[in-house]
Amino acid sequence: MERSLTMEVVRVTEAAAIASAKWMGLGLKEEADDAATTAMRALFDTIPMHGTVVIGEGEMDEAPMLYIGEELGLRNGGPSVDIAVDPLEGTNIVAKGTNGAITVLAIADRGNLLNAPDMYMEKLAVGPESKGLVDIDKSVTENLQAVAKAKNKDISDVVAILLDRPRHQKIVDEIRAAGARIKFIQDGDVNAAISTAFDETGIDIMFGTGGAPEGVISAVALKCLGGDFQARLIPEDEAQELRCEKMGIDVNQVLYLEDLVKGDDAIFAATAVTDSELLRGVQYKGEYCLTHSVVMRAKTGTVRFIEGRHSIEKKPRYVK
Ligand SMILES: O=P(O)(O)OC[C@H]1O[C@](O)(COP(=O)(O)O)[C@@H](O)[C@@H]1O
Repeated sequence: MERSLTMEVVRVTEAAAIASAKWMGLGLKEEADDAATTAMRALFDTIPMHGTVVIGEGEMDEAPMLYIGEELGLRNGGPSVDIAVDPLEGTNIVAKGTNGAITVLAIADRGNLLNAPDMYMEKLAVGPESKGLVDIDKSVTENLQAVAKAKNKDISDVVAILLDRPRHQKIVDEIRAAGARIKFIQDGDVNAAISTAFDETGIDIMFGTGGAPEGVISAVALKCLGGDFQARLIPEDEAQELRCEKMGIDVNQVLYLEDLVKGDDAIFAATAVTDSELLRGVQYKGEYCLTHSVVMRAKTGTVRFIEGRHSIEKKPRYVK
């Protein structure tokens, strides 16, 4: 992939964030998601590449755009890439006006992203210091101890982040018994996974089960950041089990970083819609609006934080 794609794709997440932020706090999650999807699609088609959506809004018959298999980009030359999108990660967050919603995408050379089906995935994410020391097959306590040792802190200072869901009660009990701390989130486990790799967030490890598509996107980010992400698909019925089988995935198999995103050429971009530990959300300032994004590339390990100031007068059509 060409390095210029790194800067191109951040325009896509910026546009999606600007569009969906218009719906912040209005209680309308579908509308916020549609706005992000429409803007993302329009901007993708300005980029000199030939992309195919491998993780998107659903199959063609259930999603009008950014569906799996949709082709994007100018398609007149340029690299052939796999695209994973979550136009609005945290639809409820935007509807409720709370923290942690992002617009997010990942791209990689064709064939390099796991085409994860829309089912649950058990996830474990850590930053670079703990890479190689945690193991999804080990107990929660052992992983917390490993992170404490890697970061040279007491286990009582280790902060785990996880979705606030009844299905996580066993993990919660074990974290409490180990004496570590929990930061619960209502939604948005891509943002949570990334936060483990940035010291300033104060978050050390992410546990729990969330969406598999979000897991692949998180894995790209952790690969760029030198962290680790391990996972396991959790099919809920026979149809989902069959889907895993068709993909050649044994449901007991651990999916390591290299299984989720192959090779070292992958790019991740996210723009905050609402505030989070890492990025400030979109702010409308009358004549202009501000965006805050992070974009990173696995091949070089470069991580860029980008503040955008977008004129509303000279606005691209997605600001309307
Ligand atoms: O709400 P569930 O079923 O526990 O699913 C968890 C998944 O939903 C999210 O919280 C938000 O997803 P949406 O943006 O599609 O609403 C993800 O971050 C997470 O992976």
